[in-house]
Amino acid sequence: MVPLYTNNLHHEVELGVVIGKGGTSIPQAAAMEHVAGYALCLDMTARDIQDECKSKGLPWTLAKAFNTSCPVSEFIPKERIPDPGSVNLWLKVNDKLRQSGCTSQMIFSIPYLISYISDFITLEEGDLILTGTPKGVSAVQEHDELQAGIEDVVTMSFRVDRQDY
Ligand SMILES: O=C([O-])CC(=O)C(=O)O
Ligand SMILES: [Mg+2]
Repeated sequence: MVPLYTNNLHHEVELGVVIGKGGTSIPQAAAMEHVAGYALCLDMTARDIQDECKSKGLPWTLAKAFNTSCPVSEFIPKERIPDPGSVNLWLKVNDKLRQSGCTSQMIFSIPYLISYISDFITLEEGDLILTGTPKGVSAVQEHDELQAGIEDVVTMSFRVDRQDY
């Protein structure tokens, strides 16, 4: 759903990491023991609002945490993705490929992210960490059909609606 206050809503396809065992200050070497599985996620982002917040040094809450801002796939058990550092993600808008990338291109590894985040915020069972998006983000419009996938693992599709309340 496109919030009324944005004119530039972008898709960001991302691998989500589902935490199975909580912890604080988790060392990188133990980080994968805290993972229960994965999910395919869309970090829908109101880019115009985010840019405005960035320029004012404000938090991005309204850009990234509006109702329906984060569609999430079914839960994918850890065993189904033995190497999360090397999976291909893709996203199509109206059947046109917009994003395609491999998690090997990520700047920070999953163990690094878990360790870093848990130094500041205690992770709990069920927490979902979005790991960042590959290149190709672009704007969506009402009625667009989004289809996304993790190659050989899962696909999901959504239709973009406009907020009407
Ligand atoms: O929106 C941003 O600036 C960053 C972001 O979520 C991503 O790279 O996935
Ligand atoms: Mg993102």
